[in-house]
Amino acid sequence: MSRSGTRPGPRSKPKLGQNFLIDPHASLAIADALGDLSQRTVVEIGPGAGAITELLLPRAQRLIAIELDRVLAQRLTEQHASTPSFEVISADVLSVNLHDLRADGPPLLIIGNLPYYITSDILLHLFRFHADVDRAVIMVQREVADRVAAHPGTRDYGVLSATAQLYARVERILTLPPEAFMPPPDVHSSVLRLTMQPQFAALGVEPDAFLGFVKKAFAQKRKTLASNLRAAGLASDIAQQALEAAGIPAMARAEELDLATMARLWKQLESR
Ligand SMILES: C[S@@+](CC[C@H](N)C(=O)[O-])C[C@H]1O[C@@H](n2cnc3c(N)ncnc32)[C@H](O)[C@@H]1O
Repeated sequence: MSRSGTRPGPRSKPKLGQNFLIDPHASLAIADALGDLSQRTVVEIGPGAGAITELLLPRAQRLIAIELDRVLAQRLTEQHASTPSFEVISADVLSVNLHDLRADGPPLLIIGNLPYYITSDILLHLFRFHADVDRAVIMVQREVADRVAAHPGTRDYGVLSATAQLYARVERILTLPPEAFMPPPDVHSSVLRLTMQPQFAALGVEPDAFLGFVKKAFAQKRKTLASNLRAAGLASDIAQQALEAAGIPAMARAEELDLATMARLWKQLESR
């Protein structure tokens, strides 16, 4: 904490999810998890006081940091004014067009200890720009990481897992206790690496329509898939026939279905 760039400063705005990383080993492990940056444009979401930024600066060909807090953005800009490969965008990450940031270069590498209050929105934003992103290393609340990485047939498998796994290969990198941050959050945190590998072409589905169907299938997790489909307006006999044709037991729940089986069911219903 002695270098100015890694000092969070006296204040933190809880509303902006400002829990600053103070464990230097964790910062290093997160930066390392992004791989070789030497020929790449890296986008850091929420650099804050720069705990991860400082490690990325000497490694990345170009580093763009997106920070909503104007004071922190200004501070980072001033600290690194003489580094031409570094740029700070003072904005809400959800309003930033990642395709424009990529320009003519290879797909972006994304990194960030995310503000937890908009984790899902940020994930959806990254998936929306999946063609412009190569991989992302992100810190999220541990329970969210459990859901993103969950396998079908487990309690945590749901819409978030299906969505993430439709777009990316998901790996868990590490988990940190609250004490790794200042101020400490109420929860543990986990780092995920998402390598974009969209599955929708191989599955033969249109992603938005398919994910709309997945949401309906998971609408009430404790109910059977057939019951959720009926609640979504599907006639009982049609739901039953489609399940049977897709080789799915009548009493199955959505969480038991892997993406390929869910896609089979969707195509059965679409072809009617
Ligand atoms: C959990 S802190 C991480 C800070 C720093 N990267 C670290 O590890 O110490 C989240 C950061 O995201 C910023 N932030 C919050 N909402 C944001 C948004 N919508 N767009 C961009 N940055 C945001 C916060 O101001 C804060 O600096």
